[in-house]
Amino acid sequence: MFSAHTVSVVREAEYALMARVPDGALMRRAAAGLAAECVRLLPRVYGSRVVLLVGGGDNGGDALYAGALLAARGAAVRALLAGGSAHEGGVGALRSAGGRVRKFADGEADGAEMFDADLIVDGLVGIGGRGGLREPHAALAVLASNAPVPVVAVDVPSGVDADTGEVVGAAVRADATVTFGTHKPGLFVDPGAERAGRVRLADIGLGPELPGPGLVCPQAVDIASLLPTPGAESDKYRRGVLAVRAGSDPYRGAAVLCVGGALRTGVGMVRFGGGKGVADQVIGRWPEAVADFRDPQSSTDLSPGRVAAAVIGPGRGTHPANADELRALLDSDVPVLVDADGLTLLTGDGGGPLAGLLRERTAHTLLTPHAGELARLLDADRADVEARRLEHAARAADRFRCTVLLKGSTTVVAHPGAPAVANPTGTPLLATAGSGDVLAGSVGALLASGLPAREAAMCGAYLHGRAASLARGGAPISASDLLDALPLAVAELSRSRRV
Ligand SMILES: NC(=O)C1=CN([C@@H]2O[C@H](COP(=O)(O)OP(=O)(O)OC[C@H]3O[C@@H](n4cnc5c(N)ncnc54)[C@H](OP(=O)(O)O)[C@@H]3O)[C@@H](O)[C@H]2O)[C@@H](O)CC1
Ligand SMILES: Nc1ncnc2c1ncn2[C@@H]1O[C@H](COP(=O)(O)OP(=O)(O)O)[C@@H](O)[C@H]1O
Ligand SMILES: [K+]
Repeated sequence: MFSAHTVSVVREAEYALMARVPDGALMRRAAAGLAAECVRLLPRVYGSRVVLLVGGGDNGGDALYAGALLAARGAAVRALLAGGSAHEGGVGALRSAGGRVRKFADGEADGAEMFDADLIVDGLVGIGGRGGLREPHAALAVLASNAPVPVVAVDVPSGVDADTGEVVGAAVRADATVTFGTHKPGLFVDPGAERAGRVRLADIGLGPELPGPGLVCPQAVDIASLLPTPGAESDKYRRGVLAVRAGSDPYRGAAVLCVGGALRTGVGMVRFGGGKGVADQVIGRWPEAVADFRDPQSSTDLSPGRVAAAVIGPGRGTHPANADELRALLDSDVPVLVDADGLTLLTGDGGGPLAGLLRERTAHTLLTPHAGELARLLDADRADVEARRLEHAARAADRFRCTVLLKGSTTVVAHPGAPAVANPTGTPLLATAGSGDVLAGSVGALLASGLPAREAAMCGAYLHGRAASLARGGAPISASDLLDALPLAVAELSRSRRV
């Protein structure tokens, strides 16, 4: 599990550690870690051309000391200073090692050194960055990102907010980021994550000073250890029965995809409740599902079949009968996942009885909005939700006292009182109609097998993202392709289980 800490926490840990180590030791450790990554990225060090982009703070200092190490091994290193001043010790070390230093003039648009380089090192700003990049930093960031040359970012890509991943204006697009002491949340959450490239952690001895993380990014072994596996004594009821309240006459496919997502993730039984038209369609595709069709529009009865969890919302409709159905589920003591139309009903309720039921329930509850749905739920701006995903998911989790899985280019999970989760898997190919319905069924299956909402969300998002990558080897996929690939993703995880 990768852990990330916010800037203020990193600063506190840094002060505590600095009191115990000689002056300059942390920067030397950081520079050594950075130089090692540069060596990995260069075809060879001797004779290579390295350009350092250097801001006025310690981030620039790291770049300068790393440049000095590379220059000492025969690289031709040039530093472009973005401001009037730069880390004095770093400038001295680079010059002593044979490197060259010059100021990048305001308005200069050339950057020829960058286009001729073998590697660009972005030391413009790190965790001390505030707001959008000023000039000439912004111009340098654009030149570096456009140069056909690998870019390694120091600590965070300049222009990316280390805590949130927000990008305001220009930002460096790096091929790799070397981050120091601990990961920063903005490296795992888009739009920042997309700018960071491959992220490497350089150990500078900060670990013992750090409290628990503010955010985690689970890896395959972490998810594998959570994934429920049927034991010898399992039967279909012990594995879990999932009630699905998805689909309606105009949106029958949503029910088929949601039920399929559950079955292909692994569940004891799916009990589908809904009108005859949609139930026929579900049974036609999934004869193993059990359909209860009494009420054409909604099904409020969870009593038959020892239901362990319920999913409600995909393609279900927003009629008053659907609100009754949602109310009945929220009033029950089974874990409930609310998606799509269920979220619209919640928004329409405007913090009224449905929100009250949500807040009061003791069984696990999971909301799975995309950015638009979350914006409506919070009465916020969609662009703000996409810019600062963690903040908005956490706000919804606190407001409704439940777990929130925010879908999108980075899927994040928020749960009151627990570290946020950034899902590392997925591809933009997932942006296709119906893939959210598959996710709802898949996470529902994990809830029904007994995982708590946060863990079910974490596992389901991971599997869904892997399924997208495995489905057609990078070719475009449809939501139905995800159904075929989900078992492959489960099997892949089972193989990576710790022995
Ligand atoms: N944590 C650790 O344990 C360790 C941390 N280390 C390193 O220290 C780094 C933090 O260094 P830091 O505190 O000096 O801040 P840093 O990131 O260089 O930024 C400040 C400079 O940027 C400027 N600036 C700010 N915003 C700007 C903008 N929008 N546009 C343009 N400029 C802007 C700001 O100018 P000012 O606003 O003050 O005029 C000032 O000059 C950290 O990321 C890591 O690399 C390691 O050496 C060792 C261990
Ligand atoms: N750019 C993207 N990169 C990765 N995953 C994405 C991207 N866009 C959407 N997704 C994923 O695709 C799914 C879309 O779900 P949703 O928005 O509910 O669509 P639908 O309602 O059509 O099923 C979510 O799991 C989401 O995380
Ligand atoms: K940087």
